[in-house]
Amino acid sequence: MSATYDAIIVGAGQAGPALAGRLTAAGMRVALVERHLFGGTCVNTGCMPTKALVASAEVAHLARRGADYGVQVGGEVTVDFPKVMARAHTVTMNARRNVERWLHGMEQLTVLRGHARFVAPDTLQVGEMTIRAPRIFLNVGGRAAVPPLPGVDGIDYLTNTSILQLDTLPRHLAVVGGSYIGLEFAQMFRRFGAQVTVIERQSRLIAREDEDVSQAIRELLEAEGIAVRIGAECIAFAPHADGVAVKVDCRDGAPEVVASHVLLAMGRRPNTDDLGLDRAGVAIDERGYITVDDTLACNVPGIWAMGDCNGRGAFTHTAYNDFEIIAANLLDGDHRTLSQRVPGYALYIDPPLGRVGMTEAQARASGRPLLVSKRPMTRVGRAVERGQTEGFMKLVADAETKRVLGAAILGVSGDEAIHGVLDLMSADQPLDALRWAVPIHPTVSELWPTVVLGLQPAEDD
Ligand SMILES: Cc1cc2nc3c(=O)[nH]c(=O)nc-3n(C[C@H](O)[C@H](O)[C@H](O)COP(=O)(O)OP(=O)(O)OC[C@H]3O[C@@H](n4cnc5c(N)ncnc54)[C@H](O)[C@@H]3O)c2cc1C
Ligand SMILES: NC(=O)c1ccc[n+]([C@@H]2O[C@H](COP(=O)([O-])OP(=O)(O)OC[C@H]3O[C@@H](n4cnc5c(N)ncnc54)[C@H](O)[C@@H]3O)[C@@H](O)[C@H]2O)c1
Repeated sequence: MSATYDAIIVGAGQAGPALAGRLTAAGMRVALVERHLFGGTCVNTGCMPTKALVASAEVAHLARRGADYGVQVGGEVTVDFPKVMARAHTVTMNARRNVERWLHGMEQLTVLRGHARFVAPDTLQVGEMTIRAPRIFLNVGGRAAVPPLPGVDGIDYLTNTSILQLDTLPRHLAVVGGSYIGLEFAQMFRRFGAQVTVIERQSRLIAREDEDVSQAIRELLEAEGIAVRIGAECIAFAPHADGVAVKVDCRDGAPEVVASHVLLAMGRRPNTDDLGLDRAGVAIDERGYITVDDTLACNVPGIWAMGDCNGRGAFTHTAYNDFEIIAANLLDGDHRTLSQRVPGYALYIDPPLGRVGMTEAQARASGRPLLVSKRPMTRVGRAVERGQTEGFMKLVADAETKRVLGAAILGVSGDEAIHGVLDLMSADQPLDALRWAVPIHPTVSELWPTVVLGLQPAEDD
């Protein structure tokens, strides 16, 4: 069987469904192909279930700290792990159903279930069906990378997907990879009551951030009883009577971590290896990401790539913004580009890390004259009142242009309060605009004008 459409979208992740909505509303006949779960990673095995779990972990943590606030919680605080997991599952299921309902309600849209593979630049095979269109949009996402570490094939390991199927709390969770996925799961499982060890190959946690950020994160995780093993250059696994033995040190006889469960959180790989891209002539880079230009177009005319599969963002909001760029350019006569996007993201440990733009290290490496200001969260009234004063706020600016280059807030509500700076940078406004804003009291954002006033020329390294 074969069919021709005005456009084909592959993947119902964070960009595909929204684009289907815009294209069909513009009168196009569109086919959307999904091989697995509607909503993709974020809804099913990423942001939504993990942030629901983070919320449960925060409640457990606060309940244990109740006495600090003058609140008595009768007896020991315990966590009903199956109920915690069921709550996260419900959040996911509701969101997945909403995406499904949304798509099935779109006039002019044909939803096809199955794996899509190119057979020609304008043609895809989905099961028995051959579909053709002059415009093809790839939104195929990615999956957990499992590097061929010694012994990995001989153990039962968890990924961000399978960990969500657990029905009993691990006794001891070893988390390999100390970045977003690893740290979010590490802290929540510790708060649920598991013993947790984070094993990271690099010399510090979340090593793409500044050293002061890495250090502060390590301290707050260790303060909750999470063991951290950094510089683990010889990671290897072996089955053990108590679960899995993880070798972390190159020295023979060095102590191993013996855990009941191992979570691999060592990055992602794009779902581009089984897409038949060679049949279409679509170029990929050495890591398998689809090469796109500033408007998300591939090297083959009529094919675009959105979201995690293009390697130009690894977040839900960047995938969605890819859709917005494509829709604006194709349907609204606009000229939007990737390079207009100010990079922002958050790490959802508690308290969270909110980030925008360059790190201080990146700004220094750029060779510009810099202004830097840093204030501890102990100076933020709201943090004091809420009894959560770990962390700091940091702002880095160009001394000549008086434009912000980047900012970080590791602290309570940091994921929200970073938006003042993100918006300032997106609007390309100078520091003065932040200095003279009148933020609401008592908020974390209210310290930004003080942080601006504290800017000093950066000292040499
Ligand atoms: C544990 C975890 C937590 C996260 N937390 C956050 C967070 O808090 N905030 C944030 O911004 N980001 C977070 N992310 C990242 C976020 O989930 C991704 O960036 C986002 O989901 C990417 O969306 P996407 O549309 O590119 O791809 P996906 O959501 O992965 O969607 C791709 C879809 O394509 C389908 N597909 C693939 N190949 C084919 C094919 N050949 N044929 C048909 N269908 C196909 C897949 O089944 C899938 O449904 C998290 C990720 C993980 C793993
Ligand atoms: N809050 C959020 O927005 C959020 C949350 C979770 C995931 N995500 C997305 O998911 C993506 C994947 O997250 P991630 O944490 O898996 O990947 P990552 O690429 O951010 O980090 C991987 C970590 O594993 C370590 N590592 C890699 N290979 C290793 C090896 N062989 N041995 C030991 N350590 C090794 C790296 O040094 C790094 O610290 C991120 O890019 C992020 O965009 C986002």
